[in-house]
Amino acid sequence: MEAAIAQRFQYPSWVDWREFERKLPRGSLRYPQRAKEEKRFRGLALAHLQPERRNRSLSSELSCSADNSSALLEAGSVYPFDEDLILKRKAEEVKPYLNGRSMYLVGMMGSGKTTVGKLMSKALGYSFLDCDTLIEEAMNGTSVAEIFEHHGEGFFRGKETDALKKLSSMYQVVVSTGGGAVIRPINWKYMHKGISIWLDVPLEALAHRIAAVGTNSRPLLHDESGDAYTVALKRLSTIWDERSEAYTNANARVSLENIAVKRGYKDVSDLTPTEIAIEAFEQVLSFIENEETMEIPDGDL
Ligand SMILES: Nc1ncnc2c1ncn2[C@@H]1O[C@H](COP(=O)(O)OP(=O)(O)OP(=O)(O)O)[C@@H](O)[C@H]1O
Ligand SMILES: O=C(O)C1=C[C@@H](O)[C@@H](O)[C@H](O)C1
Repeated sequence: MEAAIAQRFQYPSWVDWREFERKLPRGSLRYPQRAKEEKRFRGLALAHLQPERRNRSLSSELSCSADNSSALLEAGSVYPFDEDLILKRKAEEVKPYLNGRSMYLVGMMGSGKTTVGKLMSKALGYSFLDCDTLIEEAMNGTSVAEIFEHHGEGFFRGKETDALKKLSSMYQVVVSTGGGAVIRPINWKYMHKGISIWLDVPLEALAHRIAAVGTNSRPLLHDESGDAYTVALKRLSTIWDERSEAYTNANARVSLENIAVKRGYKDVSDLTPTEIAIEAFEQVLSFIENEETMEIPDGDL
């Protein structure tokens, strides 16, 4: 007999209180004054899902807690998760607060900046640009590996800064930056024109991904000797020691380990790129929320 598995999820979310106002038992959830004015508040959404075999759906209860009070918001049936739809909804939630600002994905080689960045740009209706590709185009199609080989890393870093400078004047773009873009302070000046998001992936997972596709296009990891996973892990560890602090300059951090724990997954490799993109939008919302809190009201100036 198939065991019925109940799942509970907790996630911070924006709630538009007008949607639920009439359904709430009186006094069960009090909103801060600011939430009333803004017509939404940030609370902890608790979802309890129980499979229902009769109609192949999940019975659901969604409750919300904030400021030590909680309330059942909705109960009903839901049909299996549509990750793409959730991503689209998250993008729609974030977009009005971006005011057209671009997003810069930073992270180690193989962290998924291109894969996740493309999903985010599509969901937002933004363009997607890859910084390494822009450098290659500016060099008449010379590949990154060839630029390293013929001109050296210093020359490449100069071209990378030129590309980021150009990108910083653009709006509504999701940018996948090169893994080393974080090391030059001047690059942060350009990336801070938009919102930067660090994809924080454990080194072992990166080494697995890189070993699977090979290191030909990644000159800093390329080495003919030894088994690909071990070589990649060793090189990534050295690079990580030099750069880990620089990644913390990003406005938002997407930790794959944290998402996996939240979802109850054993391994970060169980996470899909869409789940990671959803979390990236969540973290951007948190950043924007803090940004708004930090703003000094006009009257105090
Ligand atoms: N969530 C994921 N799970 C498993 N594999 C992934 C995931 N995201 C990306 N990958 C795979 O990892 C490899 C690297 O991904 P991607 O090119 O998106 O990373 P990147 O950060 O842009 O890399 P680089 O900076 O080196 O160009 C690709 O083969 C991709 O298919
Ligand atoms: O991590 C790095 O330093 C690099 C990452 C790649 O995206 C390329 O920008 C280049 O191979 C250097």
